[in-house]
Amino acid sequence: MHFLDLASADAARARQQQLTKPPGSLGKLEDLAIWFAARLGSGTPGRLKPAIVIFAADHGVASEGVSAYPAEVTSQMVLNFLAGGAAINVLAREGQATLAVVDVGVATDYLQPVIDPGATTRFFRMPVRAGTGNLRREAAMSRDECRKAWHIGAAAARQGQERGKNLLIGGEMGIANTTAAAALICALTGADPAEIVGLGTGIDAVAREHKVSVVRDALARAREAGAQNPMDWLAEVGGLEIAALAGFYSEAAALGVPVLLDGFISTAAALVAVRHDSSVGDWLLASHASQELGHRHCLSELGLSPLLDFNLRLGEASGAALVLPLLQTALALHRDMATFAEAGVAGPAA
Ligand SMILES: Cc1cc2ncn([C@H]3O[C@H](COP(=O)(O)O)[C@@H](O)[C@H]3O)c2cc1C
Ligand SMILES: O=C(O)c1cccnc1
Repeated sequence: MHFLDLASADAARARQQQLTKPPGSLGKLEDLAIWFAARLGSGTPGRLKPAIVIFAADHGVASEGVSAYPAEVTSQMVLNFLAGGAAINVLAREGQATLAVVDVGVATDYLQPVIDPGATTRFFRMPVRAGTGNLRREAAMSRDECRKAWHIGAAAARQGQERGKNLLIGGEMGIANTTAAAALICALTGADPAEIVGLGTGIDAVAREHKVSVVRDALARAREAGAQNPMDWLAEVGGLEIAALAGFYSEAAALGVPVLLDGFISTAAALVAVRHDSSVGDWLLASHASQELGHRHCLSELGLSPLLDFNLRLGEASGAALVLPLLQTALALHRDMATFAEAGVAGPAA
């Protein structure tokens, strides 16, 4: 486990007091500079080098009619990521982040060649199984499959660090994964499904009632099956991409690399990682508050406050990528502004 560098945080806090502005006038931008100083081990951190890794997998529970879209959209969107046409491709480019996609369990065949020679998105195909089981009726996956997915995520975090990345962003693609994420949040926080289950890709109120009962049934079944600790719940009602994300976040924290969270599903995965090992929480930054009903509850259970509230409800790491320019700006202000002494500007009146 990695400790925060509190001396660097103190140096950054002191520098903020010296920059040519009333102390505190840059608000959360100041807090961000200090947050990164403690985690990047420098009083004046350089530019962030972000890597985005999207984990993709299918969900057996899609057969319950819990999503507004058919399960084939998972593999179709993977092809879209590789062709460069998804929201995250545009946002990653704007945020100057690298993008990789890892198939940890996509169930339907890819109907086109999967590698576009001109594409900048890297693709890793390592399915643990062809989608999860229907978590309403059976364990989503075995403990062994869950561990495999977790380790794939952990390996991705290690690769990010080896490539010199100093901010890791996990994204996901998996039709019906808001159902699994909601079930996990309920299991780990004791919240009622009616307060957590949301509209996902845009189901109507009737379908949402059904989704709530699917989650209730899943929780009762898993409890009956003996689920107790976070790993049990992850295998029983989670997803392969959610397990990979939880492993990705855990390993990032173990390596001392900060993590920027995305939306509802990624935050549910972070909750699993933190309940598994509470030290992971120190490395997490929340990008935004999703429109998905239970997201704020999950963030508050993690003690995190979101930077933006833009009514996003997409996933794919889109909300995280969106705040990258803001984070780079916070660090640039911290590095490049003149101090009172340098600029010959008088400090506050005594
Ligand atoms: C075209 C399309 C692109 C997406 N990109 C992310 N998601 C998001 O929606 C899915 C979760 O919502 P639900 O639980 O309602 O299925 C996930 O794949 C998530 O990443 C998408 C969904 C669609 C349809
Ligand atoms: O907040 C998210 O990540 C989200 C919400 C709805 C659907 N897909 C993702």
